[in-house]
Amino acid sequence: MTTTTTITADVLVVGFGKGGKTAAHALTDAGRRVVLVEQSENMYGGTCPNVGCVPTKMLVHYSNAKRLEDDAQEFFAGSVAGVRALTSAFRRGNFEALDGKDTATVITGTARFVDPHTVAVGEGDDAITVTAQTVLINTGSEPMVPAIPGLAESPHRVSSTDLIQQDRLPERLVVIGGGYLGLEFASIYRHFGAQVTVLESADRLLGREDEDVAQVVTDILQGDGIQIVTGATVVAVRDEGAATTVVYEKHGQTLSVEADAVLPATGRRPATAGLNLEAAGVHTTPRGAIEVDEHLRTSQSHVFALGDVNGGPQFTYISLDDARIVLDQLLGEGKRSTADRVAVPRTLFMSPPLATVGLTETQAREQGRNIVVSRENVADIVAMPRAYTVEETRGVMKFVVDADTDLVLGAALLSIDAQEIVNTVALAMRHDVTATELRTSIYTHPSSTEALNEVFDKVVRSSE
Ligand SMILES: Cc1cc2nc3c(=O)[nH]c(=O)nc-3n(C[C@H](O)[C@H](O)[C@H](O)COP(=O)(O)OP(=O)(O)OC[C@H]3O[C@@H](n4cnc5c(N)ncnc54)[C@H](O)[C@@H]3O)c2cc1C
Ligand SMILES: NC(=O)c1ccc[n+]([C@@H]2O[C@H](COP(=O)([O-])OP(=O)(O)OC[C@H]3O[C@@H](n4cnc5c(N)ncnc54)[C@H](O)[C@@H]3O)[C@@H](O)[C@H]2O)c1
Repeated sequence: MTTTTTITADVLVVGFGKGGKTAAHALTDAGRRVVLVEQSENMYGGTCPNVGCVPTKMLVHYSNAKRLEDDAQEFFAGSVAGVRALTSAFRRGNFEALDGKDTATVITGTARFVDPHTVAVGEGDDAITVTAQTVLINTGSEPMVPAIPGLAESPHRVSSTDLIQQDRLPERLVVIGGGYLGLEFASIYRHFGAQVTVLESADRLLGREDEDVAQVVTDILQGDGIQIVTGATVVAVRDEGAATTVVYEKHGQTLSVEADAVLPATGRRPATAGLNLEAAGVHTTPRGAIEVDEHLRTSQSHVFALGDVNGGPQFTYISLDDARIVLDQLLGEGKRSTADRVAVPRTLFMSPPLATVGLTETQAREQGRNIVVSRENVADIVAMPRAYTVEETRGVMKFVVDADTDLVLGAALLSIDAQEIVNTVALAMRHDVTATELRTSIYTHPSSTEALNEVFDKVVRSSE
């Protein structure tokens, strides 16, 4: 006979992502009994600190520190060890901070719904069921493997998680997909010394960004020695001995590139497959995300979905903001919603990083806005000697300003420190600080923010 342990809680959180853990802490502090179920002991804290943002940005840092005289394999192995030390410390911290609370429990195992209030974790004598009044689903996303013959079964196929955890630097890396993940990995692994090829199906990189900005991105990556092939249709992956051949078509020609590792970076899908959502009565969208309203309630009003799993933008700070919305429903006034999000910035951590916010020039023109566009190459920005002091003068800054109101509509900052500057610009956009105010403000020196003192004056185009 098998026995099942049954736990009753006020709140059940499925998945240890950013939104779920933030909500779990706040709800515990508010006196709720919280149980959080995480499927892997290697994932306390979720994707970001274990296999996402944190390790990859540490690898950006390490890869940029590599000197020509360093042995590539040795340097890479040392870097991976450094990343492991940090991620295991963060993982332990995440577990202890939550499980150490009197009214919070972390259970390690895969959760599967058995009814709208209950999940089962594990099987046989180890089985546990958790029942709660309120349920938060925060299971994140998982990589998609495109249907390319030979890819799924190739031993050379790696996920981003595999790549950052293996000690050996692949000599030849082929990345399928030139989005955020693909370009970050291309840049990191190139700087570590790998030969890198990016195969992107679209006609150019970063189709969402203005063409002039995407061109500077392409020039920098190619200047670093990355082969970039756009308009490429990958048709086959063929294993041959110790390596593999990636076959693609471009302009009617069949071409190929050899690789030791192939990274599909063609997007990530919401992780719902194992949840048995039918038993919970929780609906999904045609794209497989959990359907939510602007307060992140699912088709069951006591069940919320936070983070990548609800199909919103896949960024850690969006998952965090999802927690704010859910907490406002459960503990606050219930007013906060996804509709409140204005000027949400994003950063692609190539070197230097590309940070963007708001409208591109193309989007502003499509909307018929009366705009002024200012733009300057980083190397020419006299007010920003910081670029020269850290010997990274590549890139460009571009602003789109409403000619009638002087409000900033958007920015694309491809520059050292862009991931920081963009937050100031985004805050200005949210609070109607004008371009003139940004241009004439006092900033520390030498800093990258000082670029704002100059670039707004470098008008290259206007609507008239
Ligand atoms: C390589 C990489 C780099 C990235 N870099 C950045 C970056 O620089 N900046 C940024 O903002 N974003 C970045 N992202 C995106 C960011 O990591 C995600 O948007 C974010 O982590 C999503 O968080 P989440 O709260 O949705 O869930 P996650 O953090 O993904 O957590 C979900 C958790 O649920 C668990 N789980 C899944 N199913 C079950 C189940 N059935 N039962 C129990 N547990 C389950 C998983 O094991 C996981 O721990 C990156 C992503 C990747 C892959
Ligand atoms: N710095 C960050 O914030 C960061 C870093 C990494 C990942 N992420 C998140 O992770 C998510 C996943 O990233 P991603 O780069 O995998 O997805 P993505 O959707 O950003 O990019 C996918 C790219 O692959 C291309 N593509 C699709 N199918 C293809 C095919 N068959 N052959 C060749 N190219 C193909 C697309 O045109 C696109 O350029 C993103 O949504 C992003 O938000 C964020």
